[in-house]
Amino acid sequence: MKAMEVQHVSVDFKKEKALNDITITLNGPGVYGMLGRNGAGKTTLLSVMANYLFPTDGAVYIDGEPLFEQKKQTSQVYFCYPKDISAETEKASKLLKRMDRMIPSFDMEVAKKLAKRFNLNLNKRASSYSTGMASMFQVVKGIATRAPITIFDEAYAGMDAPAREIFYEAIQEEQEHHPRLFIISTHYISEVEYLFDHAIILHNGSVLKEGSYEELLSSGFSVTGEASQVDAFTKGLEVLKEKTLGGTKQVVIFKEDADGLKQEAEELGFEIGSLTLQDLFTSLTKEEQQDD
Ligand SMILES: Nc1ncnc2c1ncn2[C@@H]1O[C@H](COP(=O)(O)OP(=O)(O)OP(=O)(O)O)[C@@H](O)[C@H]1O
Repeated sequence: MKAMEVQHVSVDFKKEKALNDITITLNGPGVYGMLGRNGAGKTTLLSVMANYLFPTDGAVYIDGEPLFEQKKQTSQVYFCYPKDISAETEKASKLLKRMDRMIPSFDMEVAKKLAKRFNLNLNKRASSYSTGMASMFQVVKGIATRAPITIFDEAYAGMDAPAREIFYEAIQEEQEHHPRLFIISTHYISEVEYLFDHAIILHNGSVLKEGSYEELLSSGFSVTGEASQVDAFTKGLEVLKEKTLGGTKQVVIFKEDADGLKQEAEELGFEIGSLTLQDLFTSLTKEEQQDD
């Protein structure tokens, strides 16, 4: 299965450094969440990974071969992003037929079935689609290409909640029957995090944190209890977030390998809660910003 190595990738836009020495390895099959606040560098990094943008420094390799040198590698990656299709005068079905001819792994039946689930009329001109429908069309193409590495950059743009749910289900079904490497950037972390096997958190053009979903969630937990007791327990620990209501306090603690500490908190009678990726992401990126 495909492995993508991003090695020392930096991207400068004139004076601005959008990416700063990124080194990560993504192993397929699996679903990777690419997370970051606005302007963190997600689209820039995904564009480099898809060979749409040449990095200022560094390189990307697929199974050890440079992405930009090997022409055959280019077709192994499909990049799905909110594309402006307002100038497309052809019917959506015709555009899909063209993809079917050009991309060997493209599966027209999959495209038709997914379009049907979205209630997306393929006999319409693509230019007549609403914003959400245009996103559905992009998602249909991305899923149906069956490219070994499929990248969705904010694919949900404008899609309503039921449509996003259909997209998430389609990813799960594909992983079950045709597993591959999916990379998904999203701001809807809480609704999609259950799909992730791994997550990469970008911040100001650098990797702030990355790891398997379980690893990331095991790096913290929340304790709730009587405020002074919670304060005594969390003294000296890295606190991500706290909330006080009357005499009760809830504190989210960040700690690598938190199992021992969690057990201690349980023994002390605190109510324990698990960390969510959304929690971790919000707390880490908020804290970083305050430090700036
Ligand atoms: N074509 C460009 N020219 C100049 N600067 C750019 C260009 N594209 C991106 N940038 C800058 O690079 C940085 C990263 O942008 P990028 O679009 O990768 O962020 P993002 O994480 O995808 O953000 P968002 O969540 O808002 O889509 C930002 O500071 C942005 O202003």
